[in-house]
Amino acid sequence: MEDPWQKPYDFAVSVARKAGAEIRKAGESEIKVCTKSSTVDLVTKTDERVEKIIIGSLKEEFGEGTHCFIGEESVAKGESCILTDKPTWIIDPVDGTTNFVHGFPFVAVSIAFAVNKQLEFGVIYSCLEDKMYKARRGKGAFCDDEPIQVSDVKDINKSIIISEHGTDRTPEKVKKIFSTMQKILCIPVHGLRGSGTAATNMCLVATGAVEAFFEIGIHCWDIAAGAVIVQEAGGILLDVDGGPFDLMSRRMVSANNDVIAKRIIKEIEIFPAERDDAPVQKKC
Ligand SMILES: O=P(O)(O)O[C@H]1[C@H](O)[C@@H](O)[C@H](O)[C@H](O)[C@@H]1O
Ligand SMILES: [Mg+2]
Repeated sequence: MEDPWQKPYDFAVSVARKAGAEIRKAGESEIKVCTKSSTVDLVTKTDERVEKIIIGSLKEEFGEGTHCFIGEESVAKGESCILTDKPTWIIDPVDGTTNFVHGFPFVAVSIAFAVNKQLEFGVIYSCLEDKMYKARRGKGAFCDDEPIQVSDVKDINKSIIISEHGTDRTPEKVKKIFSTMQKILCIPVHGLRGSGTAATNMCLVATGAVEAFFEIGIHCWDIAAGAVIVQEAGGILLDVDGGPFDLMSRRMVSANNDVIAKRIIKEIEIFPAERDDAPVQKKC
């Protein structure tokens, strides 16, 4: 039987590469910064332009009617963020916008594709490092066409864990984030890290450079592609309460195995984050 998703997968890789080249070029000129949900939730013209390029190319190739699109900047402008059974592209044009603005060298293009709400493939192009990560469900994970595999460490005392602070600086939330980090650091683990992009963090889990990455407050476009890549590299995804991973829940633990994941989960202080697919509240 013909493989229906090989063409979209190959196309996603080429679009991600093209998008990454645009980001690199834009980084050479002055970057004008605006803000979204908070004064530290940054967005630039490049985020918006690159998302238009990606979605425009996908629509041209696959037609507007049959495929749906969830893109970070389109959602910010009021488009729907509901995942249906239709073939759906989930896109973060610039994951690590703060890094991009500051010249911190981890910025990724993240493109995932889901059908019947199941993620079929994920492509992450870490464009400043020029590394192309990709995975298709059931077919393994790769970095620059070389197979990648999560680490086999089961001893939490020999692990490196990644997390991020996010863009919500409500003092109670920040307190919980730092309390969780303090507890994990004191297990003790070998180290705590953060690249500033969820997509790149998940690739670091997938290559075995770190054992786990967790965050509350991320969005589906930050982690959809990484979810396929981590799982295809042999890793697992869980909710921060140990339940099943839910793409729209804005919380996730990705890890090399369930021993590490469950040990981390013991220490996570959970705080609320509104779901990506929550009904939009009417503004008064
Ligand atoms: O907004 P972009 O696309 O740059 O992505 C986010 C990161 O991916 C998060 O891990 C990170 O914690 C931040 O929330 C950051 O905003
Ligand atoms: Mg992002």
